Amino acid sequence: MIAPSILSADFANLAAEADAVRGSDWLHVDVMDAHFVPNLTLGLPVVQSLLGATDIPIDCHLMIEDPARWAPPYAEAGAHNVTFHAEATDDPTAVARDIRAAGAKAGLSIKPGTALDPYLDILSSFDTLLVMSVEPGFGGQSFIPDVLDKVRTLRRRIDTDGLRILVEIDGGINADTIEQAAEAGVDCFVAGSAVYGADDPAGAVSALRAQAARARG
Ligand SMILES: O=C(CO)[C@H](O)[C@H](O)COP(=O)(O)O
Repeated sequence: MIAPSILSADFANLAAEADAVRGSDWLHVDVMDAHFVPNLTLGLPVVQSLLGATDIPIDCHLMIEDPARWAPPYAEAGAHNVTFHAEATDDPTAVARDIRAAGAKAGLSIKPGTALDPYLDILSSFDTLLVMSVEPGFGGQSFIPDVLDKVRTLRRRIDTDGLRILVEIDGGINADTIEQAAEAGVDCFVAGSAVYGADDPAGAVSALRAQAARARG
């Protein structure tokens, strides 16, 4: 699965930018609050407008403080996935429960320096586990290959226990990096600059998906 990140799109033309990646599995929307991360992007009103402007399922990535308070409204609005950060809450299972109760899939994200181990025994609380492969905050950064050890561990645990969780990766995914991520066991690839920086964004999505599928075998 490929999820283009609108962080690299033209914010003045978001409906057209969503249309430019038709055929994508999800549309990844980075919500940043200038507190949890040092950048500020968009919030619920923009997500509500986007939901009315595209049929692509919206994959909300909340890089914000206090997800217990702010995450459920994104689910109520109709987002397909609402992902929040493990580092932003002491009770990730409660946040996930509230997101699911509000009608969306629940995702947990971890920064590159955050250990996976504390979350391995609560994986069934989530529908996606998003492994950040850059420090969250900005698009166009270089992929951090060390995070693939966490992806391999996740993949093993999910397959061994028969869990229904998607492994998502976000940051620095492009034609040079997607194969190693796919080989490690990623299911869903977020790509911002590699898609919206291409002359043909929809074509870039198809090419990345084909490359990942070949690598997964
Ligand atoms: O969450 C993000 C940054 O915090 C973005 O989704 C991510 O960086 C995508 O951009 P690119 O593919 O250009 O790295």
